[in-house]
Amino acid sequence: MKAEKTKLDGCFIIHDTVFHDSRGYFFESFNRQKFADQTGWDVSFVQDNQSFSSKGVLRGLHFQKGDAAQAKLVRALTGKVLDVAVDIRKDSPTYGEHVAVELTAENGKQLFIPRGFAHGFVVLSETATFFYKCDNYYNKAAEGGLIYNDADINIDWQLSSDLFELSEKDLLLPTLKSLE
Ligand SMILES: Cc1cn([C@H]2C[C@H](O)[C@@H](COP(=O)(O)OP(=O)(O)O[C@H]3O[C@@H](C)C(=O)[C@@H](O)[C@H]3O)O2)c(=O)[nH]c1=O
Repeated sequence: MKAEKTKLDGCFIIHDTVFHDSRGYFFESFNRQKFADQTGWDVSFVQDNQSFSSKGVLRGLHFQKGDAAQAKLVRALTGKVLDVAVDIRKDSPTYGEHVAVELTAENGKQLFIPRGFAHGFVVLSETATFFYKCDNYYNKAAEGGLIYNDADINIDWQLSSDLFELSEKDLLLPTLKSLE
């Protein structure tokens, strides 16, 4: 694997080393030791999640508050998504900035999002299966979020907004400014 730095400290694009042969392929989708060596993060994942969505479905921007915060390692198992991580670490020089990465089954890229970030994605293909590891358990009481079209964050979701489909909960999320 190779960890590629992003402009946001601690947030990495992960490229797996894939072994192809006549049978197909093999790769390590996560190796704690190699991950720690490359990123400096010794992450102990405790929960895996999978979701399936159609084109235009936008899930986010989500985080869990306080001690319930989650680091995530995310990938698309099928289809294509635009994945977005927003730095909401108050003491960070890149507070309020985001990275957006296309994750597809073909490019195999994963995005590592440390605690202290809001996360979301939109599906750009007809359907997509999204898979991610979390280093802290789901805690409904600690759920937090930001509205996907926050003008200050200014995310280009690469899709016409009339195609977006969001949960009722996500349509009611606040702006980053209103949380300050
Ligand atoms: C996230 C989550 C949801 N659920 C339940 C609650 C609810 O009934 C149903 C759907 O939940 P949601 O609408 O919150 O699912 P979703 O909008 O897909 O939420 C996810 O979005 C992406 C962007 C993330 O980063 C994740 O951390 C998570 O917040 O699944 C769990 O049981 N465990 C979990 O870990």
